[in-house]
Amino acid sequence: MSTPLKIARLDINQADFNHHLDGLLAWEGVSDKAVNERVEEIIAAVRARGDAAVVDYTARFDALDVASMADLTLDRARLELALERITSEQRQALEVAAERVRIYHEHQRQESWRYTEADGTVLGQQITPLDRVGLYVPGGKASYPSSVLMNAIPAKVAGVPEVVMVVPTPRGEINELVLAAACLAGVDRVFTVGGAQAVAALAYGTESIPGVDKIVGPGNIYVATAKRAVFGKVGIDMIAGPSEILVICDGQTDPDWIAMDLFSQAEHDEDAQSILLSPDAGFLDAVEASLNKLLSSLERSDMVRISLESRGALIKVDSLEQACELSNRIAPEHLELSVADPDAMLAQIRHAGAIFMGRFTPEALGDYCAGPNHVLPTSGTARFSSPLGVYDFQKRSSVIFCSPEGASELGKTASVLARGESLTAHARSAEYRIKP
Ligand SMILES: NC(=O)c1ccc[n+]([C@@H]2O[C@H](COP(=O)([O-])OP(=O)(O)OC[C@H]3O[C@@H](n4cnc5c(N)ncnc54)[C@H](O)[C@@H]3O)[C@@H](O)[C@H]2O)c1
Ligand SMILES: N[C@H](CO)Cc1c[nH]c[nH+]1
Ligand SMILES: [Zn+2]
Repeated sequence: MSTPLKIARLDINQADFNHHLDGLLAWEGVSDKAVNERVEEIIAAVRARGDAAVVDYTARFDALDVASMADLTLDRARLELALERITSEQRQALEVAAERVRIYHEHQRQESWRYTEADGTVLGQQITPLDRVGLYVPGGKASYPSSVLMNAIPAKVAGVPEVVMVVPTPRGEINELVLAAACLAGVDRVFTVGGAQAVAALAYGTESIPGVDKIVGPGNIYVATAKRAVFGKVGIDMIAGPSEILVICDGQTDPDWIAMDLFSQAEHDEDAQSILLSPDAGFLDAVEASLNKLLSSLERSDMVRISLESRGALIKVDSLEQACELSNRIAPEHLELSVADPDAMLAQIRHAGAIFMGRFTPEALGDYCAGPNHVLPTSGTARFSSPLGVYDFQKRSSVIFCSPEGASELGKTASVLARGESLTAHARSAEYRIKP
């Protein structure tokens, strides 16, 4: 019998509830002086020495000694080989997931538009894809093929002509599933390099690694710090925090199901956050019993325990309405509405990365194959940001075409406003087009 799990049991009416909640929500983020300095040094070296620096750092940090970047480059033929090497069951699952993700994201594609005014002036917006995107895929245990699909497919749906991927392969250990996912997602080239040196290479380009316009994908503190440092030179998606799940349950779902849903995010990270809200105290007891019953059956039970004991909580609320209010305050990455009528609750939810509706929609299905993206805003940022999507790989340009009549009329307005700003050239440029 293992030690009982010490997960926080809270009641929204207890005097020190807010204090406890703040403790659960606090996450330090990624910032460390020593790491910043090292990352700056790595970026400078890659800018100065290109491929040679990347090769050197790969030998040092990934224990992979090679003669040149050519040995760290995989072309489409190698990705196709990976697809042949995985089992047919894995291939089929990846294909199903990729297709569903593609179909969902096709709904997000923005189209150019324009309208014509009575005098013939045309106004519009032109949508164009980014030219080249770089996808960072972490090495080691957090090297998720599903994340390759979630990052690369929206870029391809947006029409990005070239998607390159970097993934470290410590000691030369290649994850065939990751390469197979890259193949299906349409990744054009893979470089088996990682860390700050890979981010720097993508941002500034080297002899072998092409500079990109945007870098997406998660990674450790070196990767996150490097992404922050190169932002501005290139775009980045976000600096993702640890995974989070918040479940609102009316007390009528099988407690084992809810326990496993909470575990499912806790098993990502020691800092992951798993919270259950219910108006039914007896149900919270039952879920706590399920957590204790099922914990030892998990491969990563030690990590799950740390995560649940530091950032997990079972919270008694007075009503489902109050649960929605509290959830909005937390703005979770993933929100499960495990209730009889989730549609009736949906309008009350204002802040959440993804909303999983009803008892039969566990968050795990969204992680892999439901279709929506699993790259979601964390740490309360769902208050102002959205899931990764096709729109992250498209740009908008305004289009303005003035007819002679339109220019004449607009010129009068612009002239007045420009003179009010003491910008004479602006005013005269507009006035030249005014019909005498
Ligand atoms: N939020 C998400 O959705 C999500 C998903 C997957 C992974 N992750 C995160 O990705 C991370 C994966 O981390 P990882 O380390 O396994 O892989 P990683 O690819 O992020 O980092 C490996 C690289 O780190 C660099 N590095 C390691 N030690 C270094 C040192 N001392 N100095 C300079 N560089 C060094 C090396 O270049 C190495 O190639 C985890 O933190 C995980 O939480 C997040
Ligand atoms: N839940 C993670 C994002 O928060 C994504 C993931 C990948 N594999 C399994 N889950
Ligand atoms: Zn997950």
